[in-house]
Amino acid sequence: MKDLIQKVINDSISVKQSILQDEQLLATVERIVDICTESLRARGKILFAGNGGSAADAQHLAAELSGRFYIDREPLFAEALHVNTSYVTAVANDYAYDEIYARLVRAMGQPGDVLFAISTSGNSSNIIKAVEAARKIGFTVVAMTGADGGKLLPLADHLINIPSKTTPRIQEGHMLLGHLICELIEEKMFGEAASAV
Ligand SMILES: O=C(CO)[C@@H](O)[C@H](O)[C@H](O)[C@H](O)COP(=O)(O)O
Ligand SMILES: [Zn+2]
Repeated sequence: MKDLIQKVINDSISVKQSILQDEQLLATVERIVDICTESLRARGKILFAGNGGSAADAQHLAAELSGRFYIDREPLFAEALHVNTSYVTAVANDYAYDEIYARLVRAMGQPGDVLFAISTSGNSSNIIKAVEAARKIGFTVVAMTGADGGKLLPLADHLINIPSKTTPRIQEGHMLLGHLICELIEEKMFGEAASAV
C-alpha cells in the first residue's frame, strides 16, 4: 500500500515537473490568459465543458471566475455547461448525449466567447461536437487534454496537453493550470497593477 501511495504521488510530481519545464506550454497559458481577459473585458463569456471528473473541474474553474479567486471584485461571466440537470437530462433523452453541450453552445455563444473543452482522452464526442459548434460561432477554443490529445488536437486554437496517459494525473494537471489561468485573469483584470495591463 505504501509503495502505491508513493508511486502515485511521485507520478503526480513528475507530471508537474514536466509541465514546469515545458516553456511552450507555459507560453500557451499566458496567451490563454490574454485571450480570456480580452473576451471578458468585451463582455464575452468563458464556458467550460467536461464529463465525469472533468465536469467537476469545469464547474470548479467557472466558479473561480464568476465568484472570486483571491480578490474582492466584480463577477465575471463563466459557466460550466452541464450544471442545469433538467436541461442535460432532457436533451440527452430527447436528442442524444452527444448533443448536450453543442446545443447549449449554440444557445449561449457569441463570437469572441471562449470555450474550455476538457477531455483527458480528447475523444469524448459531446466535447468534440461542442467544439465544432463553438468554432462555427467564432469562439476561441482552448482544449485541455492528455495523452496524444485525441480528436481534439486539430480542433483547438490553443492546446493544454498534459504529458501523461493516466486520467487522474491528467486531471490534476488540468486543475493546476486551470487554477493558474483563473488566478492570472483575476490579477490582470483586478490586481493592483490592473490599469497598467
Ligand atoms: O474522474 C474520472 C477519472 O479520474 C472519470 O469520472 C472520468 O472523468 C470519466 O471517465 C470521463 O467520462 C472521461 O472522459 P474524457 O476525459 O476522456 O473526456
Ligand atoms: Zn477522477
